[in-house]
Amino acid sequence: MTEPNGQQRRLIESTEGVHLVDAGPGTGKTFTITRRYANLVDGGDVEPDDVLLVTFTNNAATEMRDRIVAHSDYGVRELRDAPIGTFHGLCHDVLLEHGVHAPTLLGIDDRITRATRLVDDETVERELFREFYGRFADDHPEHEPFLRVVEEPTELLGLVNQLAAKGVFPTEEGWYRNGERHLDGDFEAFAETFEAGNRPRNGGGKQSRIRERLGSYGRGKCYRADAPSRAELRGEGTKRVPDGTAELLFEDDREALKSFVHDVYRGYLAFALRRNYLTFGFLQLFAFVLLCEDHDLREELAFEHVMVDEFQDSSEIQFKLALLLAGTDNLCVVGDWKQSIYSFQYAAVENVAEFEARLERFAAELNDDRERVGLPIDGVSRLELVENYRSTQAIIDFAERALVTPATGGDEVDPAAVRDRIVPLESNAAFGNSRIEAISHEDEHEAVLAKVQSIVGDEAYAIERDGELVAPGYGDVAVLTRTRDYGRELLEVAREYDLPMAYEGGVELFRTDQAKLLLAWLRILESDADRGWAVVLEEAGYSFEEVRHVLEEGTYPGNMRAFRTELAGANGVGGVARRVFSRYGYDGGVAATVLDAVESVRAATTMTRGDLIRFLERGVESGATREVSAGAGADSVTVRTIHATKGLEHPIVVLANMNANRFPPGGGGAGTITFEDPLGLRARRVYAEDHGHPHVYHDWRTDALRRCLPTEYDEERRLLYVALTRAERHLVFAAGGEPNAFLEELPVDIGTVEPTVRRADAGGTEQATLGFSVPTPEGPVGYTPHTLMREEAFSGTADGRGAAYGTDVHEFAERYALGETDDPPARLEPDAGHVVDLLDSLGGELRPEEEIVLPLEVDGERVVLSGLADLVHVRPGTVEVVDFKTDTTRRAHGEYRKQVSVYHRVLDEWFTDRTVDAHVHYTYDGDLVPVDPLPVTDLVDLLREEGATPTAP
Ligand SMILES: Nc1ncnc2c1ncn2[C@@H]1O[C@H](COP(=O)(O)OP(=O)(O)OP(=O)(O)O)[C@@H](O)[C@H]1O
Repeated sequence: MTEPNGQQRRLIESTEGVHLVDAGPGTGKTFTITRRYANLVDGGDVEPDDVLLVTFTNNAATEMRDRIVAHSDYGVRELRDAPIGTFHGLCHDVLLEHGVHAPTLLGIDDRITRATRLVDDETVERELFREFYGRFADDHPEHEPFLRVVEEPTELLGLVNQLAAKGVFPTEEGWYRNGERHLDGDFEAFAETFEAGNRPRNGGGKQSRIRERLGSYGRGKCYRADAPSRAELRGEGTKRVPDGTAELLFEDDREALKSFVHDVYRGYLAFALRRNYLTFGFLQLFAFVLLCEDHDLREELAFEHVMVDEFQDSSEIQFKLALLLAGTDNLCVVGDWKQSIYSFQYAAVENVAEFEARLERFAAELNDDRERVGLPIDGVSRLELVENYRSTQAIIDFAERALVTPATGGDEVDPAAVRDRIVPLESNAAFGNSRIEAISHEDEHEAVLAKVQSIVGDEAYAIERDGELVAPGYGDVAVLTRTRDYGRELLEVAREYDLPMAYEGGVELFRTDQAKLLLAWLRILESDADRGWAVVLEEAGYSFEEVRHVLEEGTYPGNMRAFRTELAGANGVGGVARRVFSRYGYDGGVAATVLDAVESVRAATTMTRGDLIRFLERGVESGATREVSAGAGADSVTVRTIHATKGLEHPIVVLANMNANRFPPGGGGAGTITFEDPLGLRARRVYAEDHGHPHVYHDWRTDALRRCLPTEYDEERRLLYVALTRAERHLVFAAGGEPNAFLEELPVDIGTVEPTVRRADAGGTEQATLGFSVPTPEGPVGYTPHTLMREEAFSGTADGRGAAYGTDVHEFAERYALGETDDPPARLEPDAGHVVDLLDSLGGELRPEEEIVLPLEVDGERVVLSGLADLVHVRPGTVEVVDFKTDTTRRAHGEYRKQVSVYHRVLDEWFTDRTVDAHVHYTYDGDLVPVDPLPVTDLVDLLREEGATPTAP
């Protein structure tokens, strides 16, 4: 059994007081904190209910629980309800148990109940926010100047979540406790940074960094009339910008902006509660307010011991929640500032890096009107863990250099200041045979794969297995990348060569073929058909010219038209998606995830099919991601993003995509309304009527202010550090034609490699395939009546009027039959007029879009034909089925006969006491043509014929 080392043991045994463990990767932080928990509860005085143990993902929480069970006297069942979990889970429990009226503490008259759902999906939340914002904009004309400058509403959702994670909430009249102070920014802190940046450089010979950066002030920008000129701002004949510039830039009247953000934030909170849902951010918000305001409850809930793992991932409000929940002097947080890479999820690296200062500040803030936090703020003990159980010393030392390496040409790092904060690690690896190499080639994907192939089986890259050095296999190699798209591309190239590789982590779901084809078919069903047909035809192998021809002529292939009709009859959008995926043979994890995304967003919001199309389009634009994991085979290379690889380890790491503008990623501008320390809330654009006409101007102050703060690449360096410290033994960097600054600066020679990938022998390795299936109900094989028809018969039958036209006529017919409309639209003439004539002439009951199901047996196999009959007309002695066709010719009548025969057959069974007739109504000329139904045996024969492929039931 693994025994703790001396330092680990100290932490395990120091059960009283405030402890901060800021320790490096692979030093056994999680190992130690779980042993500490076991030690506490096994001692006899402390019960599991007295100890709060928090981490950040459900997986991590489960793993901690398992580790504790393995090393304590408690079993799985006894720990089942113990408070071991995530901040979100904890807040959820607190609110459900005690938080019914929590919203009233912010003056919102709504309740949190068991029926309040948790919306934890980003795409769903964004859609809900859009819905809210549309209404908000209509109801708040007083905010017009801001409504006009915000181009993308969901940027405000990001802002709301960011403020919530900081503990800034709107009350009825203003902001909760001292929240407004954050919005106003911190002039002192800004002035300090400003001063530092405004010192002339080179002993006074070179202008200050700020003056230099203000050189591009105003370039390509349009400011309001009162903006100072570049020369005024920078001062002339000087090496530093004039005194007073910091105040001039910082001070601004932001009351209207704050009021806008306040109303959006508060409006959205109320909207969410009214719609009976909460987000992760709002869970924490209400739990925090509840614990701040209800002193008895706080005391009742507080724990004797609070422990937090991965503390570098905590946000400001999570730190404060931990303080509010610590009922005694015992708090233990464990983390690594160097691995803080989740600022986009509001993690605050300062929580670890400046733990003592933050503890003091937060406790003072929370205690300003009464004592809420009783922890001793001056008795923090810092513990170190320096023994690294993962990597060789060469890898550890190399990774530390990453933390002081400039990320771009102009990036400045202060190595001494950074090194001061690094606790050096000692490797306890038994073998020290590390190779650290770099390659670069224009054909980067092939180069990476060729390199991987050369590594596999090569003794020079030996790894340790069961205490011995052995040549590596594919499963020992992980390719890590900064951006997602690279991983997907690499996987595609690997497939071409049958190289065993699996991608793990989030994919840009809406940019996958599955999502694109679904979007195309939805467009075909909706009005914007051409864009849909183009994708579908292209996918089917039509050339560009052919696609253009088909679109112009409206001569869509019969099988596609038939499929379209089938989709029109599908049950909801889930039904459409299932049929589309089934048609293209998509049964993997991606299809299942698209289906799930679409269904969950439909379930949560009030969406029409048109809204859903726009939702998918926005998904394509934004590159929203979802987890889709394809289990790696027993011996395949894994590809992951750096973010997804946190906490994991691999014998050999290939860090790919080390390219300029990829790592760090280029571009990516901030939103129109931003919040950041120390500037507070700022708008980048203003709407005003200057220079004689209304216009959206750039805000000169915000532009200038942003140039005064250095661009931060610290988190990019930490990402690099996380990537490198995943490697146990060997490290290979790979770049394309233009390596990034990191690779240029790090002490490793960039070699070349022949990008020739060998085709792997397929039998040699076990590669897992995507083992998912689209859920479909069990049952017999399903067909539509269209599968009985020959496609060729349809070409040219509609005289170029297109499938969309046909659908519209059908929809009109249905609505007219239901009495939902009276007027035939002019654009559907002459067809709609003929439909009206026919329907008006019928005296009985009209049943449009009647669902028809015909079970059959074909060669012993159960088969079902199902579809929608356009119209069933029921009278006392007779029943008539009518199918509308917009064809201008009768060429396809023989084919339609097959379809209508199916309907006839079913109705004949339903209405045994009446005569059943069948007709096709050619709406173009109003011709009602009788159909002589085929016998069932003919239908069975047709099904047996070649080419009839089943559709999803
Ligand atoms: N005292 C020890 N003796 C042997 N192995 C140990 C010891 N402490 C930790 N380990 C091993 O070191 C590895 C890393 O441990 P753990 O996952 O707890 O590290 P960590 O510090 O949380 O890492 P990271 O910060 O990278 O997530 C594990 O495989 C663990 O079993």
